[in-house]
Amino acid sequence: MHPFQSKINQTKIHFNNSDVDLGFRNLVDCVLDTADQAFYKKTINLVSWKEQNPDDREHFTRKSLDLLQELALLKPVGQDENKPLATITDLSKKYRRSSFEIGPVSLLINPGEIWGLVGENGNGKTSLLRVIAKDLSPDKGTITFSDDLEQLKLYNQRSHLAYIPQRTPKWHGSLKSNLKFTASQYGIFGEENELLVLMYIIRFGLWSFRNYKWSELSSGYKMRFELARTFLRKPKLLLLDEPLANLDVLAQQLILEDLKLMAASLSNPLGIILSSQQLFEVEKVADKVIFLKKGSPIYIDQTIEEKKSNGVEKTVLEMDVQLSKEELSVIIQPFPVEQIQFNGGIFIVHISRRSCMNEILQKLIDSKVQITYIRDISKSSRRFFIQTT
Ligand SMILES: Nc1ncnc2c1ncn2[C@@H]1O[C@H](COP(=O)(O)OP(=O)(O)OP(=O)(O)O)[C@@H](O)[C@H]1O
Repeated sequence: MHPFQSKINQTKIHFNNSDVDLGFRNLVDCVLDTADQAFYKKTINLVSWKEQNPDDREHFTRKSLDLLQELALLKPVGQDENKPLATITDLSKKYRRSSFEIGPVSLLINPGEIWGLVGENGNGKTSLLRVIAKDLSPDKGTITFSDDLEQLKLYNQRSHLAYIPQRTPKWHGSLKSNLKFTASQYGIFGEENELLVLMYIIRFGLWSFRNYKWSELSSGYKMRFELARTFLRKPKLLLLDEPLANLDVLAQQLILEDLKLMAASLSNPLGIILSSQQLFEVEKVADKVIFLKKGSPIYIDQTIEEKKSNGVEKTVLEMDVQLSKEELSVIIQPFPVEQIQFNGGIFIVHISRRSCMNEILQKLIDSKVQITYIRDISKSSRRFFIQTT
């Protein structure tokens, strides 16, 4: 089945399972994939209708499914190419003033791929993103982009290489007028400008805020605005520095889910590297993770880790249980425990046997231990954040 067709089918499933919100976000992605202004208008009319009839979910679902039906009749859209977007080889940078050095870093970034960049404060995440964004020049190493990007002049390359820093500057005027200005800077004028801007306003959940000013938006919506502004540039490689900072857990999950969906766009598949302290959330969406320690990378490829998992000899568990260290060690004493660490209010238990989370959990339940939280971090970059004793 063509990927466009399967995306439409997937969207239908969301609507039929009453997940109207996710269904609608997928529907907007399908419409953006078509780049068809007639469909942009239909989507905008649908959202205006919803604004007038906020409680009529059933009718909204029916109208959305009708629109999907129309999309299904279009010639399938999408690119078959799956060439790497960027090849980064042995990239390194040393700050003269502080002698802090990052690298050497080597990455192969494919379209549709999300890389999580994690590490403790001051370990080089921002610096690495800035070097990849060509905001800082490297001392050694190369970054080669796919042929179509390489042929562009530096200015145009930068427009496809989008970097959203941790602190974004204040803007004046309304959210919508700023987006219209950005679109015009990239050569989109007239009716297309209005329609495309409204489509991204819809896509990033900004419809009710379209006339708001910078000072009237919360941090989460400011980030959504930055994403809408960036996506208008049709980025090939999107670099995000701590996009989840200042967001509540729900907003973090929504943004990550949106990034995952947008990365897999059929008309403009892109690569994303995002730095974050939110390991758990990032690892759920990232295909690959780079952990930076004093500027040096440790790579974690989730797919390879998955395949390798049969060979993992150790289980590392993070748990919050109502026990002292001594009590815990007595209960899990039948297992080959290597070490129990007390780390920031929770226990980290190292067991020299693989995949024994379920057995340990059962043992804790049998011993009537009150468990607040337990997680297998054997394959997570979380294990690198543990203080070594
Ligand atoms: N312009 C600069 N000149 C000299 N040293 C710098 C410069 N910018 C950053 N550094 C140093 O490089 C190191 C890495 O900083 P960087 O901001 O890249 O880390 P980070 O992992 O993004 O940190 P955080 O999570 O706190 O944002 C720090 O020790 C910092 O002091």
